[in-house]
Amino acid sequence: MLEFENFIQARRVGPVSGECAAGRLTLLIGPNGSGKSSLLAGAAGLSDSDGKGRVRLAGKDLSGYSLHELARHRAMLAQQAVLPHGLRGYELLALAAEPLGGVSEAACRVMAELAGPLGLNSLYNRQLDTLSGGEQQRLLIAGTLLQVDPAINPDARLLLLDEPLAGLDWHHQLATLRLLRGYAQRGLAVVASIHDINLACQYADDVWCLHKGKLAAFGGPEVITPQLIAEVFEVKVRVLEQDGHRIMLPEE
Ligand SMILES: Nc1ncnc2c1ncn2[C@@H]1O[C@H](COP(=O)(O)OP(=O)(O)OP(=O)(O)O)[C@@H](O)[C@H]1O
Repeated sequence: MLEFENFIQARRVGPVSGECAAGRLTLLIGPNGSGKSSLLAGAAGLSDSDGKGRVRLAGKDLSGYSLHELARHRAMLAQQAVLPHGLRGYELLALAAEPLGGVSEAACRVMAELAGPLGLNSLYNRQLDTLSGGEQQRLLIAGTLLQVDPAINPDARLLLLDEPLAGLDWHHQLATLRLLRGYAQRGLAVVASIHDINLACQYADDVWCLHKGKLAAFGGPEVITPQLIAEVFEVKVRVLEQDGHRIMLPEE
């Protein structure tokens, strides 16, 4: 669904080649500065590849999509999303629904479905600038999911999120990962960057581990090994096994 072919941005990332498949949750891991945001920006069509690199979505080069088409085919949550000033929570979601024809009955149903897991009901009437960081993030996640919800957007193909768990408490981190998995199961290619290695092991269908701009490893969660963590993150871990789950525990 989302294909990178020798994607390069000088001194940031690449060359990277690989495919993030439809129906799968791909989690990007890697140290600070390893290129995760740069890769996501390229996937969103927000930055071009240098040289002969290409990014294709549903078989078509991203440069061949108009801005309007891109807005319907993919949504992206940026790492440091800027909140429009002076709005209330429900107005942010109404803005997100605008390219899909506004706040239709179907859009309201999607918002109602997201409200439980993301804890939105108490946030709708609040001014955005009075919300805590995590509360703002939950609304921004909801707005991003709304844009590519298959119930209101049949053109949706790709959901991109740069550190969606940043600032979220544990309950909402898990709720967000379950939602992302659900959107993947509904046919989207879902790609998100994440810093929690254990959550990546637990929730990813596929993992891409970036190191100094290159793919150090990719595949199922089993590619995350103590050796990889030592090489890429310079952290020594030991592995605990519990009920079929692997937990990486940093050693003192
Ligand atoms: N606008 C820019 N101009 C020049 N270099 C940049 C720019 N943005 C990012 N970089 C550099 O590109 C590299 C990759 O940055 P990127 O933001 O993609 O990393 P990241 O893996 O998302 O990091 P983090 O986990 O800290 O968010 C870093 O070395 C960074 O300093």
